[in-house]
Amino acid sequence: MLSQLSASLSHYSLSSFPSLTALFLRGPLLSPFPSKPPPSLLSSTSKSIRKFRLYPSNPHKPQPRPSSLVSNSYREVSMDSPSMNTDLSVESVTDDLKKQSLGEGRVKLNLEDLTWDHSFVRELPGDPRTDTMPREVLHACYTKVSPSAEVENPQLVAWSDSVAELLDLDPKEFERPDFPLIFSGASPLVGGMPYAQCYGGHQFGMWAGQLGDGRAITLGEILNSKSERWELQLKGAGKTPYSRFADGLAVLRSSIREFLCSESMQSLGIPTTRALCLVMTGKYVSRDMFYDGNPKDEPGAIVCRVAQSFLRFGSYQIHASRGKEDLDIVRTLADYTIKHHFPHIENMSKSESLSFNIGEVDGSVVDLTSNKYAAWIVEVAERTASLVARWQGVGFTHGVLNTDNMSVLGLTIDYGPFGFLDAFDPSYTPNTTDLPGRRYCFANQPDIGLWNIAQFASTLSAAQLINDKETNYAMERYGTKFMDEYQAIMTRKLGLPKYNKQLISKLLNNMAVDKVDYTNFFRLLSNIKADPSIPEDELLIPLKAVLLDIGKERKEAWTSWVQTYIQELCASGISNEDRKASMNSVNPKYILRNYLCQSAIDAAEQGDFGEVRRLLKVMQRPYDEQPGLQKYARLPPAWAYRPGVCMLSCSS
Ligand SMILES: Nc1ncnc2c1ncn2[C@@H]1O[C@H](COP(=O)(O)OP(=O)(O)OP(=O)(O)O)[C@@H](O)[C@H]1O
Ligand SMILES: [Mg+2]
Repeated sequence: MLSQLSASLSHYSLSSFPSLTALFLRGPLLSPFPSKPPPSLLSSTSKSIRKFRLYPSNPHKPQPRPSSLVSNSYREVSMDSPSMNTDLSVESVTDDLKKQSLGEGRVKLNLEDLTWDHSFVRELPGDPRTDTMPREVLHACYTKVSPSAEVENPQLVAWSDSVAELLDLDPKEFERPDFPLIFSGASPLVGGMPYAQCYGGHQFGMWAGQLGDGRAITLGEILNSKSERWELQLKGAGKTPYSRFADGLAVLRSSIREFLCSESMQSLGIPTTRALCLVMTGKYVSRDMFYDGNPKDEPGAIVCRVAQSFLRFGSYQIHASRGKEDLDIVRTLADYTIKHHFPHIENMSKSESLSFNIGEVDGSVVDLTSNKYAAWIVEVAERTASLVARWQGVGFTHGVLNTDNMSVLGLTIDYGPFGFLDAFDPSYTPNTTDLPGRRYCFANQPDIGLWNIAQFASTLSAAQLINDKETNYAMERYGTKFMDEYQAIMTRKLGLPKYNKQLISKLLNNMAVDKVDYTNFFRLLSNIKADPSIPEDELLIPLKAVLLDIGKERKEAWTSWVQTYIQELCASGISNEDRKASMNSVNPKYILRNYLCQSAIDAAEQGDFGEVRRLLKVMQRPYDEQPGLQKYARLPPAWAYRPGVCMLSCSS
């Protein structure tokens, strides 16, 4: 099968994003890379086009009459219908979480007794200089630098017991008087060997050159008792050679958002970097949040992030962009990544663990067992697709999907101006910097994931690690995996026995027209009974809290949808109780709405950290009813629409 996805990539880049048009049409001219991107990535639009058309086309346009609306304004999902993946991995992730939280046989160590490893520093080329003068760092993956943020009586704002458990850290350590000093970087952590990583990236579709950890400093890797490797990183810990014109610091506002959201995502079952703790430095940092020339002093803060690795697509791109001399570094870094983070691929010939080792693209066979780099990029593509499908499922919009914010492990990374959908709006972007183009809006995330994979593939291709056929195959696997998972997620959200494109399309269209709250709608939907005898005027009662202020015509549209939905449920034969339990296990009751974050930030800025800690507890159980905490499931109040609450810039 020809790579229709790569054809579609060039198609939507031509139609959707002017900046991408430039990049693709003049690829070799604009390309940061020494060799041409693989021809497949530049292929013409003559091949059949597929695109992730999942949402109503333009809910902002004046809507036609409801009857025509349903049939006309919904764009068809034009991908082939994939086989249904009934073993939805969202469930398996939450099962894993439950097992972890039992905490059986837990090892509890002091900070001084953690087992450190420094494989990144040991195995990869480093910068001979250790000063923080802003500069191009060539032929190196990192620079050894120490945290340098100023502190004055730093305070522990919040912490995560479950991350401590990952590290085998005794939670009593959070109570140590010197804990805030250590995790603000003011006192060294025994065993650490700090460094900042060099990476580059495409920002808003254009190659931005060297970026790197401008304010994040890795302390090293901890090996836990299960032989897992966890990297610890302080974000906001001071300047590095990658800080460019900025201060290397982070403010309390953005740090609370990052801390709470990473832990919320984990509890939602979505792969993410984690957060061990959040410390307020006691110093102020100046930020011009609205770029209006009125900078404000905000409390400084540092989050200790934890992930198996913080490698990004841009970590490889930067070396490919520097020409022949550094192409070897792409290979060395890829070898390092596969060895430590994809060991099943390293041992591929010996194991049966790859389920996708033989594939077909453009009518010819791709054998992934013969090239570990091809097997690797296919897995990265699939992990990314699965990640984006899960974002779409809970209404998460990342906000800045540049290639420097794409984790090679398929984790959500960099919680900047993110936002969860309140009212359903496919064109929602939480990022003021992304207006009016809305490149990174909710509906574009699946396409952007593919675009980013194409850039990553282009890097591996430039280093001659993969060929065109393997590139095409990786991109095709992205598409198939995304659609498989997205369809499975939506099917579970509606409690259906199998995917029903028309029913889901009509629902999303109705939700966009009436600006229905995405989270609360799906939670309430599980109260609908599979009973065809319910009188027509009672059908919408379970949904009345989310179908606000809708007129007679819209009521009719919704009634008609609910009738069809009930017919589907009746045919499924699943009991109402079982369906409700299953739906509630994938439709969260509690999500980290921007206004909830803002309330916690406002209190914390006044010195009260209680709300941050309460919010963390609520968001750690998003699928549970949590009686007495209903207020955290409320729709946003009017004040939530003021600038800076639901719309944020990258400035943090
Ligand atoms: N205050 C700052 N000081 C120095 N560098 C910064 C600062 N804010 C952002 N940067 C750098 O600008 C680039 C893009 O920033 P972006 O907002 O994506 O990242 P970030 O939020 O700082 O970090 P991460 O991606 O690690 O979560 C990165 O190289 C980042 O390190
Ligand atoms: Mg970033």
